[in-house]
Amino acid sequence: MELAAALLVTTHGALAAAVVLALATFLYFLYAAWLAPSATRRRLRGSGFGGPAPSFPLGNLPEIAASLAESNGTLPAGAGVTSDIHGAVFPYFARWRAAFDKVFVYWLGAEPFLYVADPEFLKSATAGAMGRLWGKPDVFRRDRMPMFGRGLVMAEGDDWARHRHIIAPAFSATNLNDMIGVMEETTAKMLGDWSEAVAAAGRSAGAVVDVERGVVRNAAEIIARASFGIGDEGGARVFQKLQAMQTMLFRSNRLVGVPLARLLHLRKTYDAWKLGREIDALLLDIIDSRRGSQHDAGGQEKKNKDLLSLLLAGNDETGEAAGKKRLMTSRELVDECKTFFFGGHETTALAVSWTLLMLAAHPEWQRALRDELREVTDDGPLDAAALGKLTKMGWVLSEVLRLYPPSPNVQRQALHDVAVDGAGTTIPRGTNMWVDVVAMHHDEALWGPDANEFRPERFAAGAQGGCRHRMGYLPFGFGGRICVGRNLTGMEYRVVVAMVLRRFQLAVAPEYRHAPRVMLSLRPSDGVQLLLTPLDQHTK
Ligand code: HEM
Repeated sequence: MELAAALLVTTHGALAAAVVLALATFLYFLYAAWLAPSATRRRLRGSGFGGPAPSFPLGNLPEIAASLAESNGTLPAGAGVTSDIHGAVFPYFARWRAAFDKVFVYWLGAEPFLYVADPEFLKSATAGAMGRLWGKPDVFRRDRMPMFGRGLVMAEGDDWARHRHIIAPAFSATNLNDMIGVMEETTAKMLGDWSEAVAAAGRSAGAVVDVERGVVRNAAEIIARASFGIGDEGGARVFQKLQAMQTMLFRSNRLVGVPLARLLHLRKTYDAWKLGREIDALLLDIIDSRRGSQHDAGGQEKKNKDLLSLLLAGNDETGEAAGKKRLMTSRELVDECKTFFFGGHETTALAVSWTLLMLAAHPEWQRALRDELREVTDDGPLDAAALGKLTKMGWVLSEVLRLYPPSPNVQRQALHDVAVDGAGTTIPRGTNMWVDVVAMHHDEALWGPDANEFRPERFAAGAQGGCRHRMGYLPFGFGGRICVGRNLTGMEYRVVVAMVLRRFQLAVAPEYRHAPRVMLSLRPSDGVQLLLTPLDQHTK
């Protein structure tokens, strides 16, 4: 009897707890998904920002999904390899711009995003000391936690400053020069695979190869070796798991910004978390064993060439900086290794892939780069001095990053209310900003009537390519948070493109479908199929 009564009380207690929990969840959802965003929307409208009407809790996500489904990312039939791509990659922005111009508000779930494609507005809101009023959006920090952890891309405030201070010197020219050998070695492997594919096709006219696949694999290997070394078993396993994580996160289709939407993807969230723990444990092992072996038997610092060793050296408790700044913990170093991998390989691989496509479509530039390469290197080694003299190749890189920016947007979140100079308006604290880099890079008002044409020579006049506003060209972001790895990209790009150009003649294959698409980065939807002809079968 007593047992039954106790059970009844327990059951009632559990039921009451469940009802309270359900009610609390409902109230939270009501607040986060309707009340708070509706109040923010009123404030934004009061500040003069218009935009498409959202319907909470999804905001403008349904319209975005419908617009993408309708356009299917495909450029008009017969357009060939046109670089007039903004309407295809961001069809919803193209539509809203027609109605609301270059600054407006749209909603990802319950998160307000201030769309900006006006460099003057961007300057007024972020330039100089105002940069400190902005951080990285919380909504993406949560969403991308398995990739970047609290590494530099997502760090804030003092933590960010400390990490950047330690990390930036590791990317100095001298350190990067030591990585050329690794780049040559892995790229030679990729070219060997392509040569085999051509030989297997058995045709003197060459063979069709999806170059993007090899270029991405190559870049992943380069960044893994350059970041933490993958010569030993531990490194190779981290590399495999990082690649698995990349695939997993790509496949998941999350309702960004919708409160509690993660509950709909519990399995994926758990799998990513579990894989993340495995990666962290392996990296921690590598870091701990490196910490113990930074010096050789004679007490001299070992000549390790990867970024992790450089960070450990810069972080060395016996170093001169000790005591002046707080050092990086092993946990923080783990996040930085992951950040380099996820932030550094696909972006660079895309720059190379889009370049090979552009060179295939513009044989005159292929010839110009090959001539420059021969003049500068005399078919000799690709050392740092020679790479630095590849001026035209630098223009081509800049033009490709303009037309096909691998990071198609840059984001910020207002940490305080931001009074915008000149615009006479205030951006409320918590508002996210979405800078549409693709739109600015293709804007005729900034670049002239040939904005959508591939004309690398526009960069002959300077690093801004003749853009009419200095904040109109942002392939690596802006302000204090500008990409820390851009010099590494510049070097890797030159090595890989030079080696490809020495080995193959490139032409666009008939099966290539030009359908650039944004999946975090700006990617070709179905690879980059090129016709590769070995150069010894061609007039060099
Ligand atoms: C074509 C190649 C690349 C592109 C287009 C690119 C683009 C970007 C962009 C747009 C940002 C954000 C800047 C901002 O918020 O203003 C960024 C930040 C960053 N990138 Fe890159 N990146 C490239 C290569 C690399 C490489 C090779 C690495 C490292 C190995 C790297 C590491 C980072 C890191 C750590 C940050 C965060 C910097 C900070 O917040 O202080 N990136 N990159």
